[in-house]
Amino acid sequence: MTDHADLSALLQSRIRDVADYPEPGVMFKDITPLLADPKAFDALTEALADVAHRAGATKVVGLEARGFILGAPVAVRAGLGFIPVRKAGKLPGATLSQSYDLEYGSAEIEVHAEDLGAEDRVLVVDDVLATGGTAEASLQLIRRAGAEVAGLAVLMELGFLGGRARLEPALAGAPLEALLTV
Ligand SMILES: O=P(O)(O)OC[C@H]1O[C@H](OP(=O)(O)OP(=O)(O)O)[C@H](O)[C@@H]1O
Ligand SMILES: Nc1ncnc2[nH]cnc12
Repeated sequence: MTDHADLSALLQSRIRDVADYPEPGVMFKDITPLLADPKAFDALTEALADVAHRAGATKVVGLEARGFILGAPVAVRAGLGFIPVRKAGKLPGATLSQSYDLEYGSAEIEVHAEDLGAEDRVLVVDDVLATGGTAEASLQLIRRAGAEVAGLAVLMELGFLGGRARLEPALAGAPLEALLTV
C-alpha cells in the first residue's frame, strides 16, 4: 500500500506536460509515461479500485479511449464488470447517445442500452477531468439507462477549467475523486 503523499508524487512524476497539443493554448497532460511504468500503473489502478469499493459500485464505466486503459484494470481489480462508453458509431448494438463539447472541439458518446439498468451503481473512470463535458455526458447516459451514479474517479483534475462545479448537478451528491489536481 502506497501512502497518499508517495502516491501523488509517483503519479505526478509520470505525467508529461506537452505544450500546445493538440492545438495552441492547450497544455496536454500525457499519461503514456505512467502507463509504461508498471509500479506507477499498478499504484494507480489500486487507488482507483479502492474508490470503486468505497463508492459501493457494481460496475465501472470507462470513457473512450484513455478511460478504457484505466477503467478496465480497475474493474478487474475491483471484481466488477466493465462497460465501455464509446465515441459515436463504434458500438454495434442498440445505443443511447449524448453530445457534448470539450476543451478542444465537440463529440458524441454512446453506450449499449442493455449494459446498464436499475440494478447498477456505476463508477465512471477517466484519466483527465478538464471542462467536465465528457464526464457530464457519461453521467447523463448512465441516468438515462436507468442506473444509479456511484461516482466519478479521475487520475487528474484540471481545476482551472471548472469541471467540478459544472458536474455538481449531474453528480447529484455522488463523489468526485481526483487523485491529482493541477
Ligand atoms: O472534461 P473534458 O473537457 O470533457 O475533457 C476530458 C476528456 O478529454 C479527453 O478525451 P478525448 O475526448 O480527448 O479522447 P481520447 O481519450 O480518445 O484521447 C480525456 O481523456 C477525457 O475523456
Ligand atoms: N489538457 C488536457 N490534457 C489531456 N487530456 C485532456 N482532455 C481535455 N483536456 C486535456
